[in-house]
Amino acid sequence: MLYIIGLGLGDERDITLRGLEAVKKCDKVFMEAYTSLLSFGLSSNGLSTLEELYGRQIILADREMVEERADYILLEARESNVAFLIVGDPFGATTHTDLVMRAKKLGVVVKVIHNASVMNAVGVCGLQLYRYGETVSIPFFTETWRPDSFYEKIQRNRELGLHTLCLLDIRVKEPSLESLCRGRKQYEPPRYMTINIAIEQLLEVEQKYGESAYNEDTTCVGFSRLGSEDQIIVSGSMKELLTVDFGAPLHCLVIVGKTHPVEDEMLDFYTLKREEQELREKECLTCLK
Ligand SMILES: C[S@@+](CC[C@H](N)C(=O)[O-])C[C@H]1O[C@@H](n2cnc3c(N)ncnc32)[C@H](O)[C@@H]1O
Repeated sequence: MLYIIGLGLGDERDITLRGLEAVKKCDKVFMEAYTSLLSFGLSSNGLSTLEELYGRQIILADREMVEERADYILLEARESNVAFLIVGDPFGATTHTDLVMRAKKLGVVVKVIHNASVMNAVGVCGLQLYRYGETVSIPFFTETWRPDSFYEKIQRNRELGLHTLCLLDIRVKEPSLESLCRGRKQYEPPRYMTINIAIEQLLEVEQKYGESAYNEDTTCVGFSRLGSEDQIIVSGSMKELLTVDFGAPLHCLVIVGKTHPVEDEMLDFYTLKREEQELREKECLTCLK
């Protein structure tokens, strides 16, 4: 049996009781480590906390393992109980449907245990989940690779008055170009896109197309470490959010569409106030001096 178990967003205690019961009866426990991370799990110590609570050793499954050697996990699951842990909800990322399909084709019984996902946790700011359009992913731009298919999707959402959830790039276990040339894989340190970088890239693409899908005065909401004790949620224009330090990963951003008065009322609790904003701008100017 293959148990696919969502861990939720905060820390190891966010697993559901059903999830924990399943983990405890599994012979092998894998944890997916490339589409998200638990806020506390930045260091390897984070994993030990999981292992302590779950009473099981955890095998980290990176992208290579899940995409290229999934059969190893699936063959184990044909013979015994195997858990595959995913931060958030198993279906909060597009990649895991593939694992389920492959398991079903091999005749492995799959049981999914759901949990909270970033896809629903953003509801905390008051924007109705029913009023969202297509979610977009913002990849890190490089000198030579600046994909911007998200622009058209945001434009479509905004024409319909819908909010857009922007998920921000995570780069873990990326082989460095230099090491690829030398033929011996060495990995770059992990990188997690911040809200500030995402906004800079969004504005660059708007400038390129000039179709006014949004601009620096467009209202957005920035979220960091949603679901953990030190989460930050701030609403303001793109220009204003550029001055906010959202701290450690993970970050995501919502571009606000047309709002209902009830949404405005709730959003107001998270809105940067004018005095706060003036103070931030002054601090920024002092830093520049
Ligand atoms: C593939 S998605 C989400 C996957 C996860 N399975 C889930 O259901 O939440 C990963 C992206 O969601 C956003 N994200 C995930 N967890 C977050 C959190 N706790 N706070 C803010 N953003 C988060 C980040 O932009 C991250 O790059």
